[in-house]
Amino acid sequence: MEKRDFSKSGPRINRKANAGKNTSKPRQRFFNKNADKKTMHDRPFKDTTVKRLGFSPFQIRLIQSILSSVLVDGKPLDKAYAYWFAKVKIQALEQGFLIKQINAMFRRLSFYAIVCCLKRPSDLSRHINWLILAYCAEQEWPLPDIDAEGFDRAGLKERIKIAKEDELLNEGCPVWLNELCTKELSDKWPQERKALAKEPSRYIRANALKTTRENLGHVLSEEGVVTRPVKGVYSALEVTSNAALFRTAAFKEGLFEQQDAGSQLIPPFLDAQPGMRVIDACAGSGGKTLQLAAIMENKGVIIALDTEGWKLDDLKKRSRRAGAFNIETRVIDSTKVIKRLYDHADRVLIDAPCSGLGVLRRTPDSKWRDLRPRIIELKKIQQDILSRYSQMVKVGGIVVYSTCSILPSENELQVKEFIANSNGAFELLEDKTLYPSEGFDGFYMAKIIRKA
Ligand SMILES: C[S@@+](CC[C@H](N)C(=O)[O-])C[C@H]1O[C@@H](n2cnc3c(N)ncnc32)[C@H](O)[C@@H]1O
Repeated sequence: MEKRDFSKSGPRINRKANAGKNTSKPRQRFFNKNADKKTMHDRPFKDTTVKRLGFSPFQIRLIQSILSSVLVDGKPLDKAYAYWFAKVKIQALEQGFLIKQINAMFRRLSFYAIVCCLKRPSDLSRHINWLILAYCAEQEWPLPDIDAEGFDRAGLKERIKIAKEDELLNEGCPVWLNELCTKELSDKWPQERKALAKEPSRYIRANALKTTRENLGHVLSEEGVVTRPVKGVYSALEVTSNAALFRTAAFKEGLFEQQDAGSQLIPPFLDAQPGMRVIDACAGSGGKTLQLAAIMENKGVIIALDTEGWKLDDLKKRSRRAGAFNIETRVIDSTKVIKRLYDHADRVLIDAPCSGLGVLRRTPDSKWRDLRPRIIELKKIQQDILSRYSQMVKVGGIVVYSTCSILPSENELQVKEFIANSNGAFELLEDKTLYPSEGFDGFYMAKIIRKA
C-alpha cells in the first residue's frame, strides 16, 4: 500500500507568535483493533441530532482512529475508511455522515493547521484532537471534551476568521499545487482551484445491459434513494439523497455503477460499435470497460489490460454483477503482451495513469504530499504508453487517450508530442478538457486516428 508523506505541504503565510508547541506524544490507538463488533452494530443514529450537536463520543473515537491511520500511519484515506468501517460496523447513514466530515477536514488540512497554530498540515499528525476541535469550532458545534493539552482555545474564532481570508488556506490548496497549476493553467487556475475545494456530487451510471436510466430512477426511489437525470450525459443520474448506495438491491443486481458523470463521457467518445474488437489498455477495475460492454450491447470483444492483476480480478467480479460477457482480461507482465496485439483492434482506449489532479475532490488526502516528482515520472510513462499501445489499433482505427488530469503537460502536450513523432501515422481528430469548474470532475480526452 502506498504511504502518504505529509511533510512538505505547508502553506507560506505569516504565523502568529503563539505557534503550537511540539508536544510529541506516543502513538495512540483509539479503537482496539479487535473492537467488539456486536456492541457497535446498529446503534440508533439521527442525522439531524448529530448535525445540531456535533460528534458523539463514539464517533470521536472512530474519527480519531481514521485520522490516525492516515496522518500517522500514512495509509490512503479510502483504505482507512475500508479498514475501519469493515471493523466497526455502523448504520449506513452514520457512515456517510462521518465520511462527509472527515473528507471536509482533509480538503482543508492546511486551514485547520493554521487554526491550530501549527506550521504545517503534517504537524496535525501529533495533534489529531486539535484538528477535531478546530473542525468543530468552525462548524460552530460545541467543542467535545477530549484531551487536547496545549491547544490554544482563546482566539479560536479570530484565527478561523483570519484563515478564511487567505484564499489558499480557505480553498485547502497546498503551495506546491498552486505553483504547478498557476504555471500550467495561468488565468484559468483560480476558478479551478475554487471548484476543486468543493464537496463533489455523487453520480451513478445506469447499466444499459440491465436497465434504462428512467427505470433505474424509479427502482431506486422505491428503495428510498432520490436521484435526478444529468443533462448532457445520457447514462448518468445524480444522487441527491444521503443514500447507502452499495447496500441497495439495485446495486447488488448490477443495475448501476458509481461513476462520475464526466468519466461517463469518455467511453462514448471512443465510438465503439457492437461487434468490434476493442482494447481497454489501462482498464484498472473496469469503470470504463463495463460501460464499453454496455455500449457494445455485449457483442464483439473487449480485451481489458492492466499491469495490476488484482484490479483485473475486481473487474471480473464487477462484470459478472453487470452481466457483461464480452470482456477478456490480460495482465501486462511483459512487453510481449502488447506486441502480440499490434494491428489487432478497431478501437483502443488508453485511460493512462496520471496525477489525478482533476479528481482531487474525491481524494482529498492525496494533495498533502508534493506530487511533482511523481508527475515527472508519470509523463514519461504516458508518452511510452501512447507510442507503444497505439500500435494495437488497425490502420483506420481509433485510439482515445484520456486522463483524469487538467494539466496540459499530461494532456494535449503529450498528444502533440506523440503525433509529431509518429511521422504522419496518427492524426488528432478532436480533443476536449472537462474542467471541474464546469461541474463534473476534471478529465481530458483525445480522439486519434491511425492513418498508416
Ligand atoms: C486512470 S487508471 C484507469 C482507470 C480505469 N480505466 C477506470 O475507468 O476505472 C490507470 C490504470 O493504468 C494502470 N497502469 C499503470 N501503468 C500501466 C502500464 N504501463 N500499462 C497499462 N496499465 C498501466 C494502473 O494500474 C491503473 O489501473
